[in-house]
Amino acid sequence: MTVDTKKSTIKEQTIFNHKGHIIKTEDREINIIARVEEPLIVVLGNVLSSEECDELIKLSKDKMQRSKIGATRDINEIRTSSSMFFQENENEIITKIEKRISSIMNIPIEHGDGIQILKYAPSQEYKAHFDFFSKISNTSKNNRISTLIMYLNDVEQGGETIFPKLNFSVSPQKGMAVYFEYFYTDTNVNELTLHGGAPVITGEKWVATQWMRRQKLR
Ligand SMILES: O=C(O)CCC(=O)C(=O)O
Ligand SMILES: [Fe+2]
Repeated sequence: MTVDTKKSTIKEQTIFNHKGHIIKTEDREINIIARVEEPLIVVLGNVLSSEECDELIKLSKDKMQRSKIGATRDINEIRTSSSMFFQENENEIITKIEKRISSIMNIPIEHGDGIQILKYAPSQEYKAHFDFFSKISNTSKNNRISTLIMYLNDVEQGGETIFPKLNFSVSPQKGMAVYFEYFYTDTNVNELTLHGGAPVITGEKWVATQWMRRQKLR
């Protein structure tokens, strides 16, 4: 008798629908550098120009506050960085970048929480977490389904985005990004997207994060 120990080989449908090496958006060609298939994690190059990265940092610099997480919005040791949100269409550059993000993520921008800017100083980190909300939380009714983390500067040392369950890490490089999604029917696959920002050792780390929800928010 033969026993089929092979796990199901049927891959689940993904939101990200781009094939090949390049994503052609309205105003920029994005490079697909590397991918993990399930859960889908894609490393992207040429997402933002150097000037756009500098401009995002400049526009957010004076608005950064110690990051708050969770329903109680308490200051929490899980995330020690500072942060701020841009409103949708807040200014010309945000509108332009939001259009590009929407084509990369293959979801209308109305599904997005506003772009969030995070700044980490040396020793600051974002401990391993999920970007989706737990089932018991009210926010999970319109839960997050995908994330794009864009790196706004080169970090001298440390600050990798780490996926501990996959033994996978992404080095922050100015203008590049990492995309991942957690909209799978198999919750075990979603849970493999556990990730965090490793402590910055030297220099600063600036990122812009776009989270998308299952339904429109606006
Ligand atoms: O800073 C990083 O590399 C991770 C950021 C992150 O996990 C998030 O913004 O949800
Ligand atoms: Fe995250």
